[in-house]
Amino acid sequence: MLRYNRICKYVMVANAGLATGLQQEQLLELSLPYGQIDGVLMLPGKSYSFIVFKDETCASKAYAAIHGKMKLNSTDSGPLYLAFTEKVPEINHSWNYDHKPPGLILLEHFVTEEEENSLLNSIDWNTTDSHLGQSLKHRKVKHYGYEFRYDTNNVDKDNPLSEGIPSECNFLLERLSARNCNILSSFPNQLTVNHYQPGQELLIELVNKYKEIIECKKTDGLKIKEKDETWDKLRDEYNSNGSVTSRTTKQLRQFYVNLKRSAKKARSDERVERYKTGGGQCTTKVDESVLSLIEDQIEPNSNPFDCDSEYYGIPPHVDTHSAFEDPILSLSLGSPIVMEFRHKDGRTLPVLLPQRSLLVMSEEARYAWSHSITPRKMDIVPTPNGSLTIQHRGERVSFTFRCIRKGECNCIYHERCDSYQRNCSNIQIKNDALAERLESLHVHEVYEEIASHFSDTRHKPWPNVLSFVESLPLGSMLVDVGCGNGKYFGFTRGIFEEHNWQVCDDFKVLTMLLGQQSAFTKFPCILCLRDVRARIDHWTMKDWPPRQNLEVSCKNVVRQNHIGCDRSLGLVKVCQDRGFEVFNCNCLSLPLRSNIADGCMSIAVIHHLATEERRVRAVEEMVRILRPGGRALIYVWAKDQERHKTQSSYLRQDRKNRRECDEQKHPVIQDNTNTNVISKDFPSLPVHTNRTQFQYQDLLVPWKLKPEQKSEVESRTKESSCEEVPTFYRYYHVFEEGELEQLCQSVEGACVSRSYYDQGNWCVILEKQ
Ligand SMILES: O=C(O)CCC(=O)C(=O)O
Ligand SMILES: [Fe+2]
Repeated sequence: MLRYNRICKYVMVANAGLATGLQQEQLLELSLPYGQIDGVLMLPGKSYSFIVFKDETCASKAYAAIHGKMKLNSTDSGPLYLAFTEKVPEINHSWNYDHKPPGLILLEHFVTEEEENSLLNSIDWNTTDSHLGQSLKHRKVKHYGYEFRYDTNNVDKDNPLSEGIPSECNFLLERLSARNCNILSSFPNQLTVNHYQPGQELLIELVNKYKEIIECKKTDGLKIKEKDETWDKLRDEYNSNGSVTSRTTKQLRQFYVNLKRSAKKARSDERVERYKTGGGQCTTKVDESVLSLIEDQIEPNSNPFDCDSEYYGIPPHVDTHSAFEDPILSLSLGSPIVMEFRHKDGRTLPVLLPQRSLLVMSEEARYAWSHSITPRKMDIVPTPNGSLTIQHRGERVSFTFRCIRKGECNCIYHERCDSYQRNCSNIQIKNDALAERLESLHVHEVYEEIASHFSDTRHKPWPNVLSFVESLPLGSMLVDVGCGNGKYFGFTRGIFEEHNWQVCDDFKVLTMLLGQQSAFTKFPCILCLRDVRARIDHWTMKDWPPRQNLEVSCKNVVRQNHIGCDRSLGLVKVCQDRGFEVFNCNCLSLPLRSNIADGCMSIAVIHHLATEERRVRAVEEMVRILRPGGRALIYVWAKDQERHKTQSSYLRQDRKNRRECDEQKHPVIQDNTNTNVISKDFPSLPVHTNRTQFQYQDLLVPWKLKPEQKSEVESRTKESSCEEVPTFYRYYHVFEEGELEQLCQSVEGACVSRSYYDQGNWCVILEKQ
């Protein structure tokens, strides 16, 4: 980039950027006193940044005041250095408040102050909703009429709540009509009240309660002990409030120290009148309340932005189309806020929601734009004279009024319409050829790509599967269809290895003599594995003639009583390297004789088949190879990942991930806009957000490949990685309750002897008749 001594409206800050910990707000605070600015630009990983002033006069004023003189923080070693530049890379954030998404209406002064108070008082926060758990950060939520469930992103339409919408809201229709906005045909039957509370407000409230002890100047042993105990008590009270993230005493104490510093800095800044643009508040309610606690103390200034994670927000989402009608209304009470609207094409528009205003999201704004509140301490807002200023955030309460939709949505905004997506994905894979193509692209090819990483992440056998394996009588022949890396090998009870017997024509005789098997007919050589009569197409061959000649030890026999197969060559190789008897085949056509297995298992396999007909065929194949009386265990992924209020380990893993990842970058409630087009061939298949409840039955589940060879421990936590890594999409059909059982019952010659739910899976044990 060329640098000029000539004054330009673009100014580069040479020694402060994202890489040095600079925050957008700091850059604005720094430059706003010198005139209007059109934007700031901060590039990832860079230690410099840019400010775009409205004109050269503002830019030169800023240059004169800041360059070589002003420090960002008093603790910084040196001042900031600026330079004029002729242009800057494209601005990724401008505060364009002139445009709104089509269909968005903002009615300012919608309620009076008295009405605001009466609405706020109408909410009883003592009763909470059942499904919220820990998921909402710095946000308390209460539902009326119907509960909106953040795990399914939908409402339970058959179970209205006992509490209807408070009567304090009754004025709504009349008021809309008075404002010439007759947009509602009936009174909404669902209300969500969001209480956004910055963590610091709660902390200040609690410190205030224990102020006499916490701020006591005495430092004798007794006082220190009393302070420590008080902080522990305060911690318990803080953590018992449902809307904040749990903190340790140490974290809270540090948080308070930071707050004190930032409040003092705000005060000292105010004294030197750094803010000259007007419009915004310099000292927040929070700063004032902290200052009142520590009025007599002076400490050095520090970075006021280092308690970021305490800010509230709501991740980008489109309110689920199938859950609610158009429009959606949101009444803003308390602190004003900036809400961001985003279109899939990249357009982003901030909308300032003033206190007591009503936001109406209709048509395109309701269906095609996501809305969010970015977690931050302050917003950049327009002033009446057209410039920008900073506005600190305080406590905010919003009332979102919605009408529950009956039936499916039939909007024209398909990209974000769950009804449309669901409908499409059902239609699409009814055809067998397409199903084959889908499995080939989004199952077979993916497993070949991820085989080694997949294998690294599969170690621990699931206890109930293991019980099945171990329950088979001594010497039973078990076939593992879709055996992956063979994690269930080595648990069957056989005595072949011990005696170096071979499973061949003498097998039957031996086992019968030893009383290990009951009397039933098998061919002398029970398997066709690597059968010399069909070397090439052995796994497509089904009708095997009885064997005439058996070549013992000529690879037409097995030495183990547990054999497996998998569609992935990569995984077969992993098993073979471990010495397991495994071959490559498709589960729709097993290269095995009929009636040869005492046990059969298929763990997490048939949910990769794209039509019901194909899933039935896979079960039929298993039944075919089982001997009469033989049993098969089948596991598939359940659509419902929570049963009897207990989350599956798949969902629970998310909490662990969240602790490991930067929570700011990973919103804590689910983004239901995730119906992105990932597959060119299957554009309408929705993409699942890992570690969340399933919303569709047919979907693509991302697999993030581990970055270059990591240790085993690291790779097992692959989905918690925050790095950019190649992602593959596996097709799944997740099963509804009863679906697997019904499917198995439709297979002739077998009956379901047990059906159960196990850690997010539906499971069936079948017995061949
Ligand atoms: O707080 C708001 O104004 C919006 C809340 C919201 O978008 C929601 O609950 O879906
Ligand atoms: Fe919303």
